[in-house]
Amino acid sequence: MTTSFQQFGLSHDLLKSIKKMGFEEATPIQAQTIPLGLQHKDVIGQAQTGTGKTAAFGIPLIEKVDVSNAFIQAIVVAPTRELAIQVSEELYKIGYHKRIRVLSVYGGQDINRQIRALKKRPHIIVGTPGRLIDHIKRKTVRLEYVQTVVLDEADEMLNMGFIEDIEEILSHVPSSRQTLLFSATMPAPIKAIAEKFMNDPEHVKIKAKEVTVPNIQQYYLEIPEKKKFDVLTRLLDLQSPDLAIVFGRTKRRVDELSEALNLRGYSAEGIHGDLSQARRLSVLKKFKEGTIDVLVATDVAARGLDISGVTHVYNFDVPQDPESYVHRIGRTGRAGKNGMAITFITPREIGILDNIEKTTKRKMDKMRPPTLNEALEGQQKITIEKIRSIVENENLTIYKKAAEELLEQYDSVTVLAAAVKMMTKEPDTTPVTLTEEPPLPMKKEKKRSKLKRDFKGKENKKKRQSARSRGNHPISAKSR
Ligand SMILES: Nc1ncnc2c1ncn2[C@@H]1O[C@H](COP(=O)(O)OP(=O)(O)OP(=O)(O)O)[C@@H](O)[C@H]1O
Ligand SMILES: [Mg+2]
Repeated sequence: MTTSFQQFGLSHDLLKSIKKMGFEEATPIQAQTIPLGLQHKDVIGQAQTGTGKTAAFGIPLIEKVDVSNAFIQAIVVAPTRELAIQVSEELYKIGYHKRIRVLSVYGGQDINRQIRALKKRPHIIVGTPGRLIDHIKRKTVRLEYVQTVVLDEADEMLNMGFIEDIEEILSHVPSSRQTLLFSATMPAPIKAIAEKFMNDPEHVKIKAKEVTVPNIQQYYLEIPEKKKFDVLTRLLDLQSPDLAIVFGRTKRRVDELSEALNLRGYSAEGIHGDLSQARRLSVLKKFKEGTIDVLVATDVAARGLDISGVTHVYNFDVPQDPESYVHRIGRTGRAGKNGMAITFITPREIGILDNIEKTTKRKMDKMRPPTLNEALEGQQKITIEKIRSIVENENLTIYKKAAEELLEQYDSVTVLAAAVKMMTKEPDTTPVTLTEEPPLPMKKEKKRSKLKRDFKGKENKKKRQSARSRGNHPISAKSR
């Protein structure tokens, strides 16, 4: 059964924007939560990655905004800066014909610039928790007319590291507010926390056999740590992804991996929480435009980012918890497209694999590492495709004389083989060294939250709470 957007009784302006965005029918999570959102109900919405949760909260949010009212009427909180920007862009598109003013506020951007933008009286603010609190304290953001609060990636936001921030933000919003929580994952303990500050929430969970979308092929490769990098490059050669994301365990890992990939002739750049915000944004922009083919990232890029054209996700280091796995691989296979996810597992990490599969309710297929020859064949295939396309589409007249001359001296197969060789990226075995990053021990729920606090603390609360967030867990605080 399909649901058209007309069925929700939305205003003409919204329908016009939705049409312009190319949405023809509502996705299942949209079909179920838009009516609830419009009725001012609290909702916990859980649906697989890439299935349109942003518009599921964005559409009712924008429908309800009164444009003639110059107060902030809704806030959306997101765990990372890039996600806050992306969500605000999607809301801007949905609100385009209604002339909704949306502003994103996040750490790493000049606060005075944000204060100036706030003076233009946005209707909706999208922000990261730390920066939102900064603005609340400075009274540059006032929340007394807010009707709706959205926590995107709610489970991440309600993880121990963020909960105090979220509580603080909510304490400035009228208690008559509507609270909307969305994520692809919602572990039970976190859901319990969530319910405490919601008002009789409706739980909308899209019935699906698996937590991950079926259109992502999922593989794992069991290999020793030291062989991982060679196998990664062989896979890149064999599979020649349009755009690929390689997830690494730590910031140092990401730096070393992107450097090593460049050394072997791939165009890769890294993104993690220690880079300047300008740099983070420029790397992401280059990746979206296809100027670089491989984005190497920590979990800072695991949640919510919607980059079309990502065909492959490689978990160079196995994710620490099943939720992180779900979100990382969900960067591909979005909006019905196909994708492939490959997870590297060292022999001592096999237990983590079982744990992931238990949560996703799906077995990964075992993949054999490709040989050098297979990698070369993969690259040759690309060359042959290029040649085919040139033969069929381009005018070669001015090259024919040279070809004829060559053919007087050598046989055609040899000449062509030389041309194919020249155009083919051969597997490169330039030695590279990566510092070993031992996996963190498997953690129980509580400890895990604590670790995340340090990680996120570093990402978002660096200045405000550095003393507190550094003390707890040296491994993750230092290295992610
Ligand atoms: N009804 C629709 N029809 C077609 N495309 C849609 C529709 N709704 C959303 N999309 C597109 O699908 C893509 C994924 O949407 P979105 O980022 O909201 O997914 P998500 O469910 O929030 O995923 P994640 O769990 O990774 O955050 C976006 O490019 C979005 O524009
Ligand atoms: Mg999302």
